[in-house]
Amino acid sequence: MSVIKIENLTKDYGSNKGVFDLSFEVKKGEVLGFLGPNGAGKTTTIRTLLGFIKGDRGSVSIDGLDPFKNAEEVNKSLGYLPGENSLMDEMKGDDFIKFIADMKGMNNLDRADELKEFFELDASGKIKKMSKGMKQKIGIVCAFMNSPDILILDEPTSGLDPLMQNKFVELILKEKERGATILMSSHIFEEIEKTCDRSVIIKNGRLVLTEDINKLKENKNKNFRIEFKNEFEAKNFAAMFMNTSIKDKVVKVGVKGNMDEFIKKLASFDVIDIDIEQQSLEELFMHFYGGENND
Ligand SMILES: Nc1ncnc2c1ncn2[C@@H]1O[C@H](COP(=O)(O)OP(=O)(O)OP(=O)(O)O)[C@@H](O)[C@H]1O
Repeated sequence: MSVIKIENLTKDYGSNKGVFDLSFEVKKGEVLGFLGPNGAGKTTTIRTLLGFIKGDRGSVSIDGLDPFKNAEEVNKSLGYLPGENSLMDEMKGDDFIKFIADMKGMNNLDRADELKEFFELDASGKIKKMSKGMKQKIGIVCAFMNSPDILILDEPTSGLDPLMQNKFVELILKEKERGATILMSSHIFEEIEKTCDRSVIIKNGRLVLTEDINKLKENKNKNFRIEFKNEFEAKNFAAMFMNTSIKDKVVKVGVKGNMDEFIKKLASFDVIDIDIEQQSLEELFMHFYGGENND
């Protein structure tokens, strides 16, 4: 069952900017990574989903409701973290969290306290004196504190240091276990790889690829650098595979998918040393992200 649905959405800002005929969905309990280079149309899509702007054509729905017509109702079941977190600067962090909690009709702030502790956030000071990372943490607390069924997160780890980015991954995995449905835009491939079931890539406002993360992982090349006992062994081994390069006793070979055959063949040789380098998801995605040639 799809919880978030985008069908043939077009929001045309002119000069080929915006979102064009975009369709994808997020199923119940799924974590979907929404990727694309700067200006691809991620925030535009997300703002349409929140009912902040209306598409020119097509439709979006959350739990079967049109967010533009039912903004208040949709926002109740939703946790939203905006890309540009505009908090009320003059307020203290804790007062702001309380203010949002009141708006959500919450009277128990235990989960907010847990989240503050988890992200090592002291929100007692004025927001205007806080760093970008602290403000982002406040945004995260506000989005997650009522354990919503649906979370829409626009670049959630922007401004967080690597340690906190890892904590965020932990949080998403826990929320996924809880059964939350999550749409998350990100530029951090590792974060997508660790948390998402599927990814949707857009570019210039148009869908480029929808792919299962596990399938993407299977398609990754593993590059082996193997040093053999002597040149003779190296040559014999290299002759068994495509995509090899050989220098003295060292063979470099890229292997995709099933490792079994490769390992069994290698086992009959005298191996001195072996290094394995895994192609990153980023390298895979760069093909879609990259320059004009990939259009
Ligand atoms: N209100 C607007 N009026 C005109 N053009 C706009 C408006 N909002 C966005 N755009 C343009 O539409 C395109 C898509 O913008 P959007 O913010 O959705 O991209 P994004 O994928 O979120 O990018 P980023 O990763 O940089 O945040 C951009 O070229 C942007 O300049």
